[in-house]
Amino acid sequence: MPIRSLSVKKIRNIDAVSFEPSERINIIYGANGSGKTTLLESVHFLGLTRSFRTNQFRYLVTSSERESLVFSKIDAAGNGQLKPLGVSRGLDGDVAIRFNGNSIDLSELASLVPLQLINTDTFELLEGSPGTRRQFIDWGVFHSEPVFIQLWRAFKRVLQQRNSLLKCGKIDPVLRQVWDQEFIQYAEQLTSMREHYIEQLKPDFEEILLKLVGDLSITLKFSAGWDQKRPLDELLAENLSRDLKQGFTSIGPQRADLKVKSEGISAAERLSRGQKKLVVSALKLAQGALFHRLSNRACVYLIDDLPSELDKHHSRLFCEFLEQTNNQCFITCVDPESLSRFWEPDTAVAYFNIEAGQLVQTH
Ligand SMILES: Nc1ncnc2c1ncn2[C@@H]1O[C@H](COP(=O)(O)OP(=O)(O)OP(=O)(O)O)[C@@H](O)[C@H]1O
Repeated sequence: MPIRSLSVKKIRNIDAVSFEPSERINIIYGANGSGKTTLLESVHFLGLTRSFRTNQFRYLVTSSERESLVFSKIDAAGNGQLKPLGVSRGLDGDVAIRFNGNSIDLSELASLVPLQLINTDTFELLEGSPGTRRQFIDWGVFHSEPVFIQLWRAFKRVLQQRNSLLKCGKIDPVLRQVWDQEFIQYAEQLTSMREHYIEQLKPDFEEILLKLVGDLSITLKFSAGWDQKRPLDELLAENLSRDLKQGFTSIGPQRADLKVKSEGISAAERLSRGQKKLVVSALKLAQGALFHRLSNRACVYLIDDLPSELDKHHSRLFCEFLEQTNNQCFITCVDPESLSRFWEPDTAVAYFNIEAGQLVQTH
């Protein structure tokens, strides 16, 4: 799904930038504070109408401006046909997403522009809360199971209803049974999709990890959010008095997790910083590889400060892997020399220097 042209207006220190990215590798380089990450944020904004650095849009829009806009031409189907896609968002809360002359909604946009972001927050996949890992799994399920989004919304509605009943401190047994039946039905469907996704992801992850790091033993284990050896209805009944006290449902898919271990120990506790970066990158790149295998479409990779935490050898392996894929990559770094010698001469690599929000293609 390459982005063939990109215009960014009023995002942080970028007032107006237009350029034609390479279909393959784009290196964005510049000094601290020049706007490299802002450019990645702009592509993220195009795919999801929001930043990956802040939840508050007012920090993303250029100070004293009222609206941000990103306009692009994308090869959505990967067949060479370019179609216009534009996303704008105002301080008044208005969001407009237009694709090929039509308004589309956010979930249509997300499936149109599949993005994989690798930045310092990606460490959260190992070090952060289970919610981060659930988001990771659900990105994959969303992009591989068309019914997932409806199912997930339906499950969330049931969970909210059940929790509001629990908060009352007393719950009618008949009413509880009705909600529990729905809860169980959605929980089992969601869980089997998540399990299936992780099983499919494992071989891609192992293969990519081997290429990026070599012989590092990492295991992935999906945890459903309850003890799957026991029926969920029994466990819900058993946990009822605790749930009533707490005012929320303590077991279910809302507690799912992905345990990442090295030699049987939590990878977050055991691995070095560089090893962690390679493991979380392998997870993200495996999602991209699996997405391609299942849909025959390629993700756009946004990789902020690729060389940070990595020695030359591992930076090279990372670049060699990216080169072998068919993904469009936007990679930032401070010094372009740190990545310039890693590419084969026939790879389409474009270099862009950014200075105070102004972008110039250098080679
Ligand atoms: N809302 C805003 N309006 C205008 N400028 C902003 C806004 N938010 C941030 N900035 C400025 O935009 C610039 C770009 O920051 P960005 O994080 O993109 O830099 P960077 O090139 O990635 O830097 P680094 O190498 O330090 O990570 C910074 O100078 C920042 O102060």
